Amino acid sequence: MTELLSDTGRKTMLDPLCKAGWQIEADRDAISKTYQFADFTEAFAFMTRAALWAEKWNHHPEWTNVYKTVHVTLTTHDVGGLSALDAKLARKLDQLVT
Ligand SMILES: C[C@H](O)[C@H](O)[C@H]1CNC2=NC(N)=NC(=O)C2=N1
Repeated sequence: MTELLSDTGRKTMLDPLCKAGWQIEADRDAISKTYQFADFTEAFAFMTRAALWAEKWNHHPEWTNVYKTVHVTLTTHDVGGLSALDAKLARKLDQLVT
């Protein structure tokens, strides 16, 4: 069962992500990060790999792509805020670019 992150969960899961460049949104319970790639092909390849994980975990990013930039926002719509699934997907996205 997906649930909102507890205060402890926020500390343990979000702190490392913030150190890795994720930001906590000011106006909603969500995290976001902007990835820059060498070109459009690299950006779209990242999105393709990410999409497969999103489908596998049934947890989908809000994202935009402009040329070689991909901006990703993660939140859990079913619970109206951040859950462990967002942290899990954020870690996976970071793995995909390293
Ligand atoms: C019905 C389906 O399981 C839900 O709508 C899933 C799909 N993908 C999702 N993605 C995200 N980011 N949050 C959700 O709550 C969510 N829920």
